[in-house]
Amino acid sequence: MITSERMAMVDRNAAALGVPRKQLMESSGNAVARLVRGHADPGDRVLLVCGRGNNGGDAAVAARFLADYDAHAVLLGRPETITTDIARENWEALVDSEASTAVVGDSRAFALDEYAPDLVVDAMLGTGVTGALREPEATVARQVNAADVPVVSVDVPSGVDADTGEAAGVAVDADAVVTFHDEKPGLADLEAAVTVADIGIPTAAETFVGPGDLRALDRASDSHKGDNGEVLVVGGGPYTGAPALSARAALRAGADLVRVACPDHVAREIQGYGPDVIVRPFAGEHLAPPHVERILDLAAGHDTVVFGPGLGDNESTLDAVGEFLAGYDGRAVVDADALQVVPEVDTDAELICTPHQGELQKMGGTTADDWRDRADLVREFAAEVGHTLLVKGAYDVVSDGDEVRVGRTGNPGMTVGGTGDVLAGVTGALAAQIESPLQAAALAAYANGRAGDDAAEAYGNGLAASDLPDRIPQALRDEGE
Ligand SMILES: NC(=O)C1=CN([C@@H]2O[C@H](COP(=O)(O)OP(=O)(O)OC[C@H]3O[C@@H](n4cnc5c(N)ncnc54)[C@H](O)[C@@H]3O)[C@@H](O)[C@H]2O)[C@H](O)CC1
Ligand SMILES: [K+]
Repeated sequence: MITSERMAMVDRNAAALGVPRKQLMESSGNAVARLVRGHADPGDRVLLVCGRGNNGGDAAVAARFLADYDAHAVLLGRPETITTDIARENWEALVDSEASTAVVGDSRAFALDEYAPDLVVDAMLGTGVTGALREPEATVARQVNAADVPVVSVDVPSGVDADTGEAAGVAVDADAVVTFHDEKPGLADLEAAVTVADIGIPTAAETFVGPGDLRALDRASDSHKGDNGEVLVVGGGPYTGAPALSARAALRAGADLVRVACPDHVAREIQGYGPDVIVRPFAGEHLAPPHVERILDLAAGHDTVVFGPGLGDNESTLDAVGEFLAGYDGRAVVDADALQVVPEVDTDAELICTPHQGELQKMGGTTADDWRDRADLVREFAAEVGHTLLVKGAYDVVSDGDEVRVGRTGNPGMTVGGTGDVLAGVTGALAAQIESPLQAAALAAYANGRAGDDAAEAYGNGLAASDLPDRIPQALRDEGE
């Protein structure tokens, strides 16, 4: 099952892998033609009703594959108003080939009976539908439904929402649907026969995090009323650089406010790294159980907590981590020494754990050299601990126990100390903006690696972790779109 939002991400990732959408459209159109062949005989009269988006484009391609039929393609709208280049190119190719085409400007100009079709291909609207069908689509849909001919819909019956199966007004009543790449939630309860066509999207476009995944942030920004999240970093004590790096990275990954809770003796030094971070000091050399109540109070006012950077592995610190997790029910990123506490603790919190392979083993997980084997092991272990895991490596493996995503950005220069603290901060900020922890972690791994690749261009193996945070904004932008 794939939602239309995820489909759009995968589609963009495929393009980044060298399989552009127009190529996918060629496969979609071919699949539509194959379905037509199953419902009508060569020589039959086939009417393809094309909308102005890519759904219509699929049918324009299909018409080319139906040369042995009496095929007519009707475009609902003027060719200049076709919404995408690829759909327009395919429509123009049809017109230039002197195929039978017609343009319908408004609903009064359309009478299905005039075409006397043996079969109708419904390609008015696909996943791009919003709200009830407008004109001329609504009238055409009614005529199609009233006619006594088989109807084959492209991707989804026009008017039906591919994610919910709901129709806000009239929708095409299809006999068969050919959808692409994977099943859609909105097609599950239809009476129509649904075929899933493989359109050649590489599996890698789903597995490997790519520029398409950046769409998760677009959606967050229009649905989130300007609230991009407040992040609390709990860290520092034996180290000061680590929490400072996490905090800066969280800011650069779009958090509105970042606070660092740290022992008071390092507060001044952490504040000294920059004026953008707010420091919330607590008394003592390192985090310990007496601080937990205050940290829980602080955490309640934040969208996510990043737990661990530079905390150290003092026994009382690890006790405090355990007590915090036992009492916390929000969302947290857990990194570094704090990780070893996770398997032992009973918590209502939603955690994203960011171990490297050594830390994974310390948590009780197992690893493998081949990333595919590692992906299976990480998925199983994530299911066992009940949290999302982001296991760092040349290939970062992310799993929530169900799905697996792999980040393969990054370079050997990033083995330098501190890049993990940057990643934890980015993960915290993205987890405050993106609903799915898996998606947030996957995107964080991707962006951190991209920032590292950009830093490596400037500094080679001499890159430092502090080169990364300021490169995160660029790494979170899709230049290709
Ligand atoms: N990888 C893939 O998923 C592929 C999918 N393909 C096909 O592309 C469509 C989705 O195309 P898109 O251009 O995004 O949207 P639509 O064609 O569905 O329609 C957009 C078009 O419709 C207008 N519109 C929106 N709502 C309404 C309405 N209620 N009434 C009238 N008009 C409406 C909107 O303004 C736009 O102009 C997908 O379903 C597949 O069929 C490709 O084959 C590539 C691979
Ligand atoms: K359709």
